Amino acid sequence: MLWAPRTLLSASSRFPSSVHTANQCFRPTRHLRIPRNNVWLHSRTLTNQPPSKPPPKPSILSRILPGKVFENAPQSTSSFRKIVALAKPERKPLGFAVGLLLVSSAVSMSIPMTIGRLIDYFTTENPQIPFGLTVGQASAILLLMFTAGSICNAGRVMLMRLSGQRIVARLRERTYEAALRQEVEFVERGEGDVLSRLNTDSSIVGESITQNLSDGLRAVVMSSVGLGAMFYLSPTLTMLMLAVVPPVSLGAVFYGRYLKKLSNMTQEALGDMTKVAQEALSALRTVQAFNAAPQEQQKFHERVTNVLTLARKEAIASGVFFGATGWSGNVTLLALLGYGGTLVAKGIISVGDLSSLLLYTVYVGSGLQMLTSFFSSIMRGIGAGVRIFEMLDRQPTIPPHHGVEVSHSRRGPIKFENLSFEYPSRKGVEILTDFNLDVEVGESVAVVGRSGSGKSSIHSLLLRYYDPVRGKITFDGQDIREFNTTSWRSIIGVVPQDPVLFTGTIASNISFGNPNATREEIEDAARQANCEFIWGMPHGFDTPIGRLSLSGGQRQRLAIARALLKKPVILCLDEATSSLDATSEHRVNDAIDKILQSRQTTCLIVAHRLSTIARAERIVILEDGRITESGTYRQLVNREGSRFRHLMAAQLSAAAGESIPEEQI
Ligand SMILES: Nc1ncnc2c1ncn2[C@@H]1O[C@H](COP(=O)(O)OP(=O)(O)OP(=O)(O)O)[C@@H](O)[C@H]1O
Repeated sequence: MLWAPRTLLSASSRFPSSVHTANQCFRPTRHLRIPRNNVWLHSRTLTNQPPSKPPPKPSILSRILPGKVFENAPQSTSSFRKIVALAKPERKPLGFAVGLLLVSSAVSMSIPMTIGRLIDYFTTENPQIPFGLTVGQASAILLLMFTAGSICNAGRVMLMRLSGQRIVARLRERTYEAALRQEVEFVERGEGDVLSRLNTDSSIVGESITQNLSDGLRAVVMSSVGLGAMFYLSPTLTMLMLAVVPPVSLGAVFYGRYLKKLSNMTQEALGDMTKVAQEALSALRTVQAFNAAPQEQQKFHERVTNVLTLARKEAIASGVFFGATGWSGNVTLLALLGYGGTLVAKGIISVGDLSSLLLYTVYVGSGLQMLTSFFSSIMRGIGAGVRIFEMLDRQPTIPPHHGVEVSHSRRGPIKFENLSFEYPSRKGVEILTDFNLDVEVGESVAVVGRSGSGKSSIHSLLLRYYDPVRGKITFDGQDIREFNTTSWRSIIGVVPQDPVLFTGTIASNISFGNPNATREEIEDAARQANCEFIWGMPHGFDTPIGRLSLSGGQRQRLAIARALLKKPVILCLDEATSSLDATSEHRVNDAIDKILQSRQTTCLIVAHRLSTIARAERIVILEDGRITESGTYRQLVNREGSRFRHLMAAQLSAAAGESIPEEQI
C-alpha cells in the first residue's frame, strides 16, 4: 500500500478518527529540526530536506560514551512512559501473569533449599523430616509443588506472549494509520524506514513490554529471594559473593546503553535495506529487462553489509560482556566453595547448607544476568519506541482531517492565483512561477507542455499532495488550504498517468475508496468508462487481478471508472504517455468524451495526444512555469506562429520518427 500513497490519499480513504496519537505535540530535539513546511528527522531516510553540509559521522563509541549517553534521556523517559502506557489495556492478563510468575518463582526458589535438606537427610545419622512428615508424604508434597509451579509458569508464558502479540498488533495498526495520514513526500522518501518501523520496531517494543518485563520480574524475584536465602544460610559467604555485583552492574548499564544505540542504528540500516529491496522487487520487470539484477544485488549487498557490521559490533559487545560476567561468576563460585569448605570442616555450616548456598549463588548469578539482558532489552525497546512514537506523534504538514468540510453539491470555479511551487526535496528549483489559471464550472481545460514542464505538478497541488510556496488555489472563492483535505479530495476524481491496481477483484479495484458502492453503480461506472473488456472476462467483475494484470489501456479505463464512481465535481486526468493501440486509444478517448460532453464535471486534463487535446474546450500551454498561450483548439491551430502549433508539430514529427532540435520546440 505504501508504494501508492497518492492513490490512497486521493481515494479519500477515511481513517478511523477514533485512533489518536498519544502525544499530539511533535517535540523537536537536537536531532529533530522542524522548519515551517518541512521535517528533518535524524533518520537519514526520513529527511525531507538534507542540511546543505552533512555533519561528520560520529563513531559509535563517541555516541555512547558518558556525556553523550544522557543526551536523549528526556526522549527515552517519555518513550518509556509511552511504552508502559501501551500495556494498559492488557492490565488484567499481565497482572494475572505476574501472579503466576510469583508462584512459579517461589517454587523454583525452594529447590536449592530442598536439595540442601535432602543432602543433609542422606548424610546425617538420624535424619528428621520437618513437620513430622514421612518420606512418602514429603515426596508427594514436593511433586505437587513442582507440578503447580510448572503449570503457573506455562500460564505465565502464554498470557505474556498473547498480551505481547496484542500490543504489537495495536502498535502496528497505529503506526500504519500514522504513516497513511502523512503527506506523500514524507512517506515516499522514507518508505523502507516506515516499513521497518511497522515491522521490526513494533515487535521489539511489544517484546520489551511483555517478554522482557516478565523475564525481568523473574530475575528480580530470583535475585532477591536467592540473596535473602543466602543471608539466612551464611552472611559471611553472601558478602563474599556480593563483591562481584557492583562491577557487573556498572558493566550492565554501559552495555545496555551501547546496545540501545546499536539497535537504533540497526533499525535505520534495516529500513534502508528494505527500501532497496522493495524498490527493485516492485519494479522487477524493469530490473529484468535491463539485466540490472547484479547491480541491484550489489546495492542490496551494501545495505546488508551495513546491517551485518552493526550486528558484528553487537555480537562482540555481547560476547565480551557475557564472557566477563560468566568468568566472574565462576571465580566467585570457586571462592565460595574454597571458603565454604573450610567453614564445613570447622562445623560452622552443614554440607547441605553449603550446597544450598552454592545453588542459590547460581540462581542469583543467572538472575543478575537475566536482569542485564532485561535492561539491555528495555533499552532496545526504548530505542525502537522512540522511532515508533516519532512516527505516531508526527503531525503531517498537510493534515487530513482539519478544516472546512466541502459538500459534494458545492460547485464553483477553480483559480490558480499567482502560484509558485517547488518540490520540498528540490528547493530552489521553481516548477511553477506566478502561475495563473481559471477553470470555470463544468469546463474542460487541457494543459499542454513539454515533458517535465510541470503539468502533473498542477494536479498534485490541486489534490494537496503539496502546498504552493506562494500564491493560492481557490475553489468557489475559498482557498483550498482552508478545506478539510479528506473531504476536498472526496470531490475530486483522479486518473493518473500510470494507474495503480491493487490485489483484489476488478470490482474491488473500481470501488477503491468507495467500499459502499453497489454492484450496479460499479457496473454503471465501468460502462461509462468503456470497460467492456470486463464482461468478456471469465469471472467478470469478480475476476481477481494484481498490480500489473491488465493492459495499459484497460488499466486507464478502469481508473476512469474508479474516478467516475465517485461522481466527482472535479476530474484530474493525466493522460497515459505510453502509446495505446488505436482501438484502446479510441475507447479511452470515447470514455473521456462522454465526461466532457456532459459538462457535469470540471476537468483539468494533462494531455499528450492530439486526439485528447482537441476534445477539451480550452487549451493552455505551460512553459517556464507559466501559461504562455490559451485558447480553443481551433484558435490555437489557426494562430500563425503559435507555441501550440510548434508543440504539436514537434509531437507529430517525433511520432513520424524525425528528430527536432530542442530550441525549435
Ligand atoms: N516528487 C518530486 N520531487 C522532486 N521533483 C519532482 C517530483 N516530481 C516531479 N518533479 C520534477 O518537477 C518537474 C515537473 O514534473 P511534472 O511531473 O509535473 O512534469 P510533466 O509536465 O507532467 O511531465 P510529463 O509530461 O513528462 O509527465 C520535473 O522537472 C520533475 O523532475
